[in-house]
Amino acid sequence: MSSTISFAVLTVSDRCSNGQAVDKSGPNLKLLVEDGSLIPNASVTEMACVPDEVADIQAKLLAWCNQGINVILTTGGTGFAPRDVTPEATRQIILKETPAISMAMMKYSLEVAFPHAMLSRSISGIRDRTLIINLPGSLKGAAECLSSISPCLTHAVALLSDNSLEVGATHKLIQSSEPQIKTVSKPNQHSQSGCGKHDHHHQHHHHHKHHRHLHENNHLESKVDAHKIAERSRHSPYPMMDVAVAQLKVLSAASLLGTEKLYFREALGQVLAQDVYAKDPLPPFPASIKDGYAVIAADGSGKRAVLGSSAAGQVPGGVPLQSNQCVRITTGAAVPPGADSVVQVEDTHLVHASADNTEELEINIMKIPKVGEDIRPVGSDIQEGQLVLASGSVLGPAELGLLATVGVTSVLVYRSPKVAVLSTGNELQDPKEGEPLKAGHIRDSNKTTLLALLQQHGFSAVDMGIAPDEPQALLDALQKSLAYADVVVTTGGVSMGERDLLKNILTTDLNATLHFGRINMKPGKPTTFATCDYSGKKRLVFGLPGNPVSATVTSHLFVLPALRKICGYSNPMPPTIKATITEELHLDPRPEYHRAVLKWVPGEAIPTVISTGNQLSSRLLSFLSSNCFIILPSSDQFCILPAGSLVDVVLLKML
Ligand SMILES: Nc1nc2c(c(=O)[nH]1)N[C@H]1C(S)=C(S)[C@@H](COP(=O)(O)OP(=O)(O)OC[C@H]3O[C@@H](n4cnc5c(N)ncnc54)[C@H](O)[C@@H]3O)O[C@H]1N2
Ligand code: MOO
Ligand SMILES: [Mg+2]
Repeated sequence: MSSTISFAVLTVSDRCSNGQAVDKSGPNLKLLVEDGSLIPNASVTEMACVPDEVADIQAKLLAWCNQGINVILTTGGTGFAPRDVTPEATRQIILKETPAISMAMMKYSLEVAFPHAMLSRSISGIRDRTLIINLPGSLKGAAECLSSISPCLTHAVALLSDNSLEVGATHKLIQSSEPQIKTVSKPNQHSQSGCGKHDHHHQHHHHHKHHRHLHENNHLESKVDAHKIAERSRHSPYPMMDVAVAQLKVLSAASLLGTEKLYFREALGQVLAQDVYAKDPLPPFPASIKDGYAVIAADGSGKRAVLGSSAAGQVPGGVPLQSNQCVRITTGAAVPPGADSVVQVEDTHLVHASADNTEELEINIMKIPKVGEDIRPVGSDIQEGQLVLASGSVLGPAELGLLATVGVTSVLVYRSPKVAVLSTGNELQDPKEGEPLKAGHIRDSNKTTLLALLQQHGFSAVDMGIAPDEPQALLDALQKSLAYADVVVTTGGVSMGERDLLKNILTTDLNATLHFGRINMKPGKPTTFATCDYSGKKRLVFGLPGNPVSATVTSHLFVLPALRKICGYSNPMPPTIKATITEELHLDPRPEYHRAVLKWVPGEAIPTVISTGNQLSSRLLSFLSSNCFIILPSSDQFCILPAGSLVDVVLLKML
């Protein structure tokens, strides 16, 4: 167990190898392997990226086997696309198959990524003393598959190496260890936070219990009887809640899910869970701000002998500059020893050049140089040891650039929630090109809108399909969603109809706590929010109204803020500003979130907002080109708000 296990990571991808795409999975696997919590004492000694060509793949595999690498991980090329040939290439290299390793990965994948996981053709096997394992191409899939089989790897390598001492020790280890499913996390993270991709870990930590529980749950029979129509209540039992109160309830239920370590390029939009300090100063050497000449200021203006040059990327050395000498210098290059000022080339004349014009021999400085002019001293941008990013910072493009600057490529961030989106309704059919509508049906648009909205705001969500308005089927679909996701978003079935079953199923069958079931807003009145415990894990459920506009508006106002809060955003609400309306607007008894276009007319002090027209909750067209909601106050008398009135506006894109 003391010797290091050597890994090689082979990314198989046409696009990554020809530069059209950046390889994310390979670097993430390296991070995972070397993180130490999955596989102790492991290091990735070889990494490569090849196109989806059998010969290229095999050349690498063979070279690494001959080199005596313990474990080769491939990522990519395992699917159904015509160019996917990684398993075929691998099959000819391995001498023994290791089907149980492949099966363990598949078993896990089928649970968490059904039905897509059925399209994986990964294999694994042994050549000489090397274990070769095909992993999927996606960062997440590859990381999860590796995590799922990691508990056997140390022992497997010990057996392959025929090291009897280590075999004994690692055998004990394999017996006592639980599978850890995660993407990337810190070795001691579980004790701090409970989870970090680690609800997976959690899931498997209570492996047997979890499966028994799931099994029981799968046979959970709905107690909701949808046939007793006459028993339905004729008034909603749910108190009408103000939007602000409902938002507070959602935010207070949305709590952090722990942390995970990510490759920095994968962390856009995530919130840092650590402070980041600069290990070295920037610039690390006195650097020129201009293209010109490094001089001694005390020499004043006048002629200088040009000694040579200092270009970016070079380290100037040698004898310090003497009086009346100068060195040609480029922007960003190190100022040579002895020089204390830079004169830009525009402030100089050429006096002598070499006969072939390849060297400047003497120049005339036309402007009196000042000490320190056009020089960035060491550490003037960033000092050594300076805190560059504090825990809680949202990682945007500049933050990622700063991480690159200070050489921190693996960052601890708050874990993003897993989200499931489920449409409900007997009338819904999936949109398919050329497929006509069945009688009484409409196409499901909500799922597409919501998945896109979540994606646009940096959250990945899975499509859980369409559940019919039947108690058992709806319960089954909810359970499947709850088994996977931290946050479940459903649309439809939350109002007063005889087939609006969601609230009842949540409370009766799933023992959920309903925090609200009605909000004083238009659209979105029947919006429902519940929390429940599912297999020991806290789940958030948003039951959004079925009307497409209502579902989208309430996603902006409740779902996205909750997801941001879970991710560690200190300010998860969308920004609100003031604007004036250009035309009169009718007021509703409910406060209205009116879709509009915000424009800043040049010369105007504040922006104007223009309604997108007919605001019916079914009319998704009212969202087209909108970038904000006007918050219209409620009015019992159906008043009119005159043109030019000042209104509050919710911006739909985080600024
Ligand atoms: N008696 C009452 N009826 C209704 C009330 C009320 O207070 N009392 N509230 C109305 C309001 S407000 C809304 S909003 C809707 C909400 O309805 P549900 O959440 O129960 O949703 P459904 O009844 O399932 O569907 C409503 C509407 O939306 C269409 N829909 C549903 N899902 C989708 C989808 N995925 N893609 C596209 N369109 C979808 C569905 O066909 C209906 O037309 O209730 C009012 N009724
Ligand atoms: O509240 Mo509903 O969302 O008006 O249509
Ligand atoms: Mg309904």
